[in-house]
Amino acid sequence: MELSLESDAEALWQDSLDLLTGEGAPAALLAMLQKCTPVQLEDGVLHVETPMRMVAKSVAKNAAVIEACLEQAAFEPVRLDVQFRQGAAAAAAPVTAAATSAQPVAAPAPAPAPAAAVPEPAAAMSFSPARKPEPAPEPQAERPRGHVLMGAAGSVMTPEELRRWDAAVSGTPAATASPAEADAWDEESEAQAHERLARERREKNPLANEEVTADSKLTFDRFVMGDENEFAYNAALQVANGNKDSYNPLFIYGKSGLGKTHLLRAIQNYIVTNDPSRICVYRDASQFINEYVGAMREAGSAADALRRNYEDIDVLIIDDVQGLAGKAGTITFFFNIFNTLKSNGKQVVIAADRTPAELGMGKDGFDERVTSRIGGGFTVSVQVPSYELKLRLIGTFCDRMREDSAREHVGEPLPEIPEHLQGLMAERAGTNIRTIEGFCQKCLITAAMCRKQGRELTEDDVRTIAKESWPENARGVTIENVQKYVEKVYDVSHEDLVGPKRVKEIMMTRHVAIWLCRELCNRTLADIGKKFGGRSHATIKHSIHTVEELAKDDKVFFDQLQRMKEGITSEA
Ligand SMILES: Nc1ncnc2c1ncn2[C@@H]1O[C@H](COP(=O)(O)OP(=O)(O)OP(=O)(O)O)[C@@H](O)[C@H]1O
Repeated sequence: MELSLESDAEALWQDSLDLLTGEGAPAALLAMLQKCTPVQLEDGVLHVETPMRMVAKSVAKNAAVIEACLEQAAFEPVRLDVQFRQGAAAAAAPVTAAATSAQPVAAPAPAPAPAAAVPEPAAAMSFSPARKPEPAPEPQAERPRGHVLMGAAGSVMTPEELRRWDAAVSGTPAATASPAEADAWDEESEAQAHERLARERREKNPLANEEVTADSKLTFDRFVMGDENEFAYNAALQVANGNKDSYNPLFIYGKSGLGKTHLLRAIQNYIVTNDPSRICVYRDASQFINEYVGAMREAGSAADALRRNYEDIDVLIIDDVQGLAGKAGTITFFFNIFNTLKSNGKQVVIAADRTPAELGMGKDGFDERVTSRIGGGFTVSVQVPSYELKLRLIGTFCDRMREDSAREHVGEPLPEIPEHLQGLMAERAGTNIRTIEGFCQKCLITAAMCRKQGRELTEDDVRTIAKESWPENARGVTIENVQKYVEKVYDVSHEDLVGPKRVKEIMMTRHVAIWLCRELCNRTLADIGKKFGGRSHATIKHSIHTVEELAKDDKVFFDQLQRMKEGITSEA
């Protein structure tokens, strides 16, 4: 039989999965195989890909038993080649819109149902694909004792190796297996053993057993990307995939409502769904403070026990860390945990509304040794959305709300908002994405009410709703307002501000004026460029970037910008 097409690869893979299921393969192994995608069948080799390193390793270790089923399905020997590839789709789920879009990093496949992702421990069984053709089983005596077996040609990870591996993951000392245990191991597949060890670890740690209350809508594939948040998205996805080398700690900062919590929860949701053996804990600052204060109030060594539990997790996520300011005890508690996790190679993710350096400023500022450690990994910002990103967010939010209401059969289906009105919405919207979401909802509800009255949503309706959502923007700051203000503050003529002069001071004043226009005016970058001597979109972006980079570490400059913003809005 000549098998060479990609569809043959898919068919053969599916047949083999069916065979493995029929043979009673452990649920954990099947769950891992569901996270692989067959990509090609060529010269007797089936190539599959997975977006998860751990899955690639485990599947490769169990290749022999899978190859037995492949051979059974193909009626000829087929070798399995499994590769980790970032962004590879998982076969179990349909490829998402986000994954197929032109986004720079493919979003992970949507979460399979938790029940499938965290399989129940399979009943004790000696799994062996019975119908594997001929090759005589290895004589029992030659089989290395104590190996975890997956049928005749099983994996070669010993219980000791598994213990050491688990100890490395959990940061606890490795225990040795008793002879009785070693015999029991023979009955276990590697995947089952892995699952059991993870379960035992979770049972010991109350932090791991809390119900995950993460909002399942806060996932990577629902995150709308633009230049403003792409780096943060990519870094978060790397962390979710277990890449600790370059992203530890990961520190995400940005103003309120720009998607920091969304990314943190996406990491948590991704790990819970795709790699439940990793213990991942999310806390915002106030939860963390309450937990610490509660433990301190308890008699005995509750605080020590709490610290030990935190030190035994794999990923710690702390949101709104600026909320710890002024809480010296909690900061020390957090810092000790942070140091232990870091030195055990565990991941820490932190989000704040300011940079690590800014966390150290003011009378309640964090100690410098804390800010330098938490800012010593990968620090990335989420920026306010440009017109282009707002437009994309508005389109996505409106579509989702319409789909949700149709699915839930809430009253009449919500009407579509025409493109030109979506453009106006993006122009009028402020920069807080949380408020943009609410704005979309109000526009859709108003559109539905208009339709009941026998008319369409108008531009005036959109303007009115925008004014209610962003009263501060109702003042209507124009590019001219900003230019006049900056010219006065820096004592620069209008010709110099918008002209071609490249004197250092004038260039910096121009960068600041452009940044302020972008913050306050709700105009496209192209519009701003036009009013600054016909400068290009790229030049305007460069100015904005220059100001943001400077403001990151220079608190005086940052405050100056804030004061100018307030000055301009109060004068406009
Ligand atoms: N890029 C995005 N794509 C889709 N939804 C987004 C995006 N950014 C933010 N949101 C949505 O906007 C709302 C606010 O986002 P989020 O809570 O993550 O902001 P935040 O930066 O953590 O704000 P805060 O500092 O106030 O906690 C959420 O509903 C979130 O899902």
